[in-house]
Amino acid sequence: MADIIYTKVDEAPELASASFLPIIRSFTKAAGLSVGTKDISLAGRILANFPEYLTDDQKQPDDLAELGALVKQPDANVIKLPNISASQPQLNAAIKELQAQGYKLPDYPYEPKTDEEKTVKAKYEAIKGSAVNPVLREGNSDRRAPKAVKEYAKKNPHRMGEWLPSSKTHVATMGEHDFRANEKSVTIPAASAGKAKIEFVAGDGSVTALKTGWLLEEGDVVDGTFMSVKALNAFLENQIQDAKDQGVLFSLHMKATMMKVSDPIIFGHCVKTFLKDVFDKHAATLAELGANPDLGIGDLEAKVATLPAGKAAEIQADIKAAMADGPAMYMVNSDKGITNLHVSSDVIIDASMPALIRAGGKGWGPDGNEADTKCVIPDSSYAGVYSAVIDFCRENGALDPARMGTVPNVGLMAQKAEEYGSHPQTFKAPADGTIRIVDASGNTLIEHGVQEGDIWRACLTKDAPIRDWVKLGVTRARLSGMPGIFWLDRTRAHDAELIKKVEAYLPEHDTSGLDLQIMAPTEAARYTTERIAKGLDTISITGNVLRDYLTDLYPILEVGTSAKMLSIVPLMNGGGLFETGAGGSAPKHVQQLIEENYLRWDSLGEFCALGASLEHLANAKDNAKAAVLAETLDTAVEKLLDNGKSPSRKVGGLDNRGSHFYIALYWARALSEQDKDAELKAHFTPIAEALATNEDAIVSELNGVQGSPVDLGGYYHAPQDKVSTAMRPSATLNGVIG
Ligand SMILES: NC(=O)C1=CN([C@@H]2O[C@H](COP(=O)(O)OP(=O)(O)OC[C@H]3O[C@@H](n4cnc5c(N)ncnc54)[C@H](OP(=O)(O)O)[C@@H]3O)[C@@H](O)[C@H]2O)C=CC1
Ligand SMILES: O=C(O)CCC(=O)C(=O)O
Ligand SMILES: [Mg+2]
Repeated sequence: MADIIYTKVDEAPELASASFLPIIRSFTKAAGLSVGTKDISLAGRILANFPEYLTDDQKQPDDLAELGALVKQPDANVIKLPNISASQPQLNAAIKELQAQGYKLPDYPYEPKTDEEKTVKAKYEAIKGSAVNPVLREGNSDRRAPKAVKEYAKKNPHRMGEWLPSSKTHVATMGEHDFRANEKSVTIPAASAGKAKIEFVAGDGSVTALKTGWLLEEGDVVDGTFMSVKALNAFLENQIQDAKDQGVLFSLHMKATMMKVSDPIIFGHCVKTFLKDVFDKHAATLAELGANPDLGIGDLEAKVATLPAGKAAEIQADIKAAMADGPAMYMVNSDKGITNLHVSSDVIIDASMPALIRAGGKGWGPDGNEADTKCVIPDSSYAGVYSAVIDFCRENGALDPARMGTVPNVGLMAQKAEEYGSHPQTFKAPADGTIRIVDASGNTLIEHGVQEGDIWRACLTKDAPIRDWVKLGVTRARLSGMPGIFWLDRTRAHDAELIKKVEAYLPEHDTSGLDLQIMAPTEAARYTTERIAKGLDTISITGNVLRDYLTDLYPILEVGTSAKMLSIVPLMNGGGLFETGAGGSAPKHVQQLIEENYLRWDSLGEFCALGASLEHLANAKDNAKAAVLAETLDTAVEKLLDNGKSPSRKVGGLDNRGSHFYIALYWARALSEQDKDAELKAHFTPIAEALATNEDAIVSELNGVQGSPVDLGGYYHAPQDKVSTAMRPSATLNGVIG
């Protein structure tokens, strides 16, 4: 096995890899280290799952399964770039592209009838949404802004929108009849351990098993809860009306990718409520078309366009009228008319809410102008965190990146902890009745009365990950000297169980002199935000959802983007998983590259992850050369930041490829200047010289291609040679690196 595994992903980070990976390979090879790759891209995962539809030379191994096994081994060292967590429309588009390339894959069967179709659907379901992270994250999460990045941001603060006391921007949440309100939680006693089941009991007493063989072990925390769709729809109706009355934009913030079962349904209710008149008036036609509101307005428009012209025009006019009649909508792309409700994966809460807060509480409206916005976050479990930060900014003005403190996160995430592992236990109630969790001995652990359509789910948080998370929290507090806050709410069912464990496990560690507190999320957000405004640092020690939210929220406010974060997953069995940044795969960056051959993706996250991976390798395998590579890369990153060689946003500047040239130059130079390893010094001295001498030529070769469109030959599965040609346009650089 290779010393380090680098992942092949999608979109912007994959384009960046085509340029950066050859540099990594060239540098590590000199130290006798090998870097392998594993394909976890959406297209790769589709191909790996359907060998029976492919010719022999089209087949590819199931790299995700291999990686999933690897992360449980002590010698795992994986650099994981962000991959697409596909929504249904993205999955469909990827299948279509692969079919057009000659892969005879089946379509996604919405209503499977035969056994074959049922198998196909089940396979595609497993590929959809956040299907990679839960498999690889066999450890908890340690995310923070590297010191050099934070210092750089303080010296070169990014632009922050102005927050005015008159801002009408606010969060709207249900607060009752939602997941937070209905939650029940138990810690599994020895007597309940074993294979549990989840059952639906109908009004007539008949019992249907929704899930069987669900293994619960002593000490695990199990929650059950549901969202009432009747209450949800009433809430959405009120909020749509209220946005109109207040004259603010209407926006909905969900995590339909990671919460791939529950959140598309909530999204669909919002689509249907917003276009209520259309769905009522054209119910029969839309049903015949197979229009599914969960797929968004984009899919609806595409389906309507297939109707005979007269009928299509009528419905299109009604959609337009319904949109005009409602409040102005928060837009994904106002030039192209893409609304918040077009595709459920376009507005993802962890990135969308911080971007809005960074912009002074403004969203983009249909007229292309910024405006105050109502942010609808139906479930109230975590909505208060955003309210607290918004209230703080309204009262105190925008935070100042030149002076603010930092908020690293220690996140409970191992073994599919909490909500993000709940998909296999999420169900739409088939009718009015009861849904219950029954333990191995037949005792009911949790039950809820539900109405048809209600969204019921159960989450599982294993004991060992909780214990490891508490330990990681203490370790980070000790190493950083910062106070640590456990964001847990004594009045919430799940959190109350977790608090018992935190209080039991903390005494296992030396916490003398540490400031560790437990606070409910809304209170913790207020406290932490007040502290950063004063330049003070605070570790957030949180569950899985808040880990996701906060590792975008604070970095986006502090350093402009979460792409610059160091994101380490110390694997529970001793290996290391090094994620890059916290943000995603930035689809709009690909658009820019295709249109004007300019990639503004910043690979700082990859640089940091590579440094951490090399450092881990140095320690785990006692490899001195890896240690030298890690130290010198660190120096190179500092230099890159100091000299302003990160990608800029627009054509004419240095882009992603240019920044890779500079990291190579500074890394080679640092290696040539160190004296710990004579071999590396000798090897890299002429390389540093060649790169320095040819700086002007290389930069002009790299920048010379900018400005005109580029054909990648595919979006989800672009041919490697085309991507490589596009991403490595400097023959001079390729010569030196090669
Ligand atoms: N760990 C993972 O595998 C993750 C995967 N995803 C997936 O990524 C996709 C897009 O998600 P989305 O929520 O839009 O989030 P993104 O982080 O992709 O996009 C939000 C914005 O963040 C900025 N950004 C992110 N990364 C970089 C970078 N390296 N360099 C420069 N700017 C960056 C860009 O802002 P600007 O244009 O203002 O510069 C970008 O438009 C989805 O498919 C999602 O599921 C998302 C999160 C994590
Ligand atoms: O797995 C995903 O879909 C997204 C993950 C994510 O946003 C995160 O971990 O920060
Ligand atoms: Mg995230």
